[in-house]
Amino acid sequence: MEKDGIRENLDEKDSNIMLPKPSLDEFSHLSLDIGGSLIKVVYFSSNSNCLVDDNGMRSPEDSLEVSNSNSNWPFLSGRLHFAKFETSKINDCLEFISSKQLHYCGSRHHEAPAGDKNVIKATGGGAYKFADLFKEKLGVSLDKVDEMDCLVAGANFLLKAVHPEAFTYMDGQKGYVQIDHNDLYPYLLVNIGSGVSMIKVDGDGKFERVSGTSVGGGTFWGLGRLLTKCKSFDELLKLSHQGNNRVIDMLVGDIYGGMDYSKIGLSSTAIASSFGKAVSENKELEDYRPEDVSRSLLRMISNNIGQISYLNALRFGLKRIFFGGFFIRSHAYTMDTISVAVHFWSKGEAKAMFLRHEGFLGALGAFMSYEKHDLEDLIAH
Ligand SMILES: Nc1ncnc2c1ncn2[C@@H]1O[C@H](COP(=O)(O)OP(=O)(O)O)[C@@H](O)[C@H]1O
Ligand SMILES: CC(C)(COP(=O)(O)O)[C@@H](O)C(=O)NCCC(=O)O
Repeated sequence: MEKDGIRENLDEKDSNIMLPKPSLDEFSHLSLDIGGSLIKVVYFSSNSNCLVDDNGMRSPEDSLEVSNSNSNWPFLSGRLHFAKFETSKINDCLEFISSKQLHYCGSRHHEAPAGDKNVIKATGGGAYKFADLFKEKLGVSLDKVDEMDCLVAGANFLLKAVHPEAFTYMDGQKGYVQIDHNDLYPYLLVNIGSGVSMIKVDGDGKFERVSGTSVGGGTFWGLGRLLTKCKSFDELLKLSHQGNNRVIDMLVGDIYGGMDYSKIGLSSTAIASSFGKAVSENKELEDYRPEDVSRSLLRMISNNIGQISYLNALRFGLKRIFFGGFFIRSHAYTMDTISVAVHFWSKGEAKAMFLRHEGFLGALGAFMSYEKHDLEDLIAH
């Protein structure tokens, strides 16, 4: 669902039809991805009709049906649920888990001492940082799963099992991509979270993290918050809709008296220097509209990530680049900028693609790391 170019949160409570709350024991296998900015939660309900969020409201986009045909576990059939919380508000997440009794939805270690029986699969740095807190507040142990392993497992699962999952975005047009399972690898996975990881994926569990950059989603939100005084990420993103980056960015035409620099392939409207105009004008931050600042920042960061991604794809001869992570938020301008950067630098050779479940790759990968016997054991309970 798109609203002003921003796809609504997968966990947003926007919808309408009241359904009875499911009984708690319908839920199973909770997994977590505790990142630098956001905590992503995935859990399963065996009742595939169970489209209910924590307000008891029917929510069409916060879940995904898993059937025998698309699951890695043919005995599993039901629905995957998705939710997210700001990492700085981890107590909200703990309350959510507790209210749904999801902390009983891990694997059970029968032989373990009483306090260590419930074990939840968790990835991301927060699985280390907050392990004691989960133990203290919910009495669960976090079974730590490697973040890169999880990102790749989540991406491979979505690309193979969910259709439509991947799409291109150019000039305001979304085009869903049919994935040929026999021709999926190799590809470059670019996960834009707080920071950015670039992973060359060669198969199931076969990958190498080939690059990364610290200029990522945390940079956009952090710098943007300081420069615009916005109170939320979505507010900052929304501001960028009304902004004009040319007010702050120095264009080729600004330097070349309105002309293209065609000899090196630069049009007069290409950005020569992000934020470059702010140097030559006798203005203070207050003299710029927050809308324009937000737009320039979003463009600078998206462009930079698109360019570094392309260079890594070129390094390894990869034609397909899939972008994930919550920085993207299915935001039109972000996707357009990344796509244009990849298209421009690769002269149309490489393709940027986006994923519908962009921010949940790691949490899905952690979910998939439950052993088959854990899942069967849970179902038996
Ligand atoms: N509600 C939100 N609050 C904070 N950041 C958000 C929000 N929605 C999207 N973002 C963006 O997503 C980024 C985090 O993406 P994510 O994939 O969850 O990474 P991480 O695992 O590092 O938390 C943030 O840095 C920010 O750019
Ligand atoms: C350290 C991280 C893997 C953590 O993941 P995140 O919480 O940002 O999703 C990521 O922030 C990252 O890859 N940063 C870039 C570091 C670098 O290559 O310079």
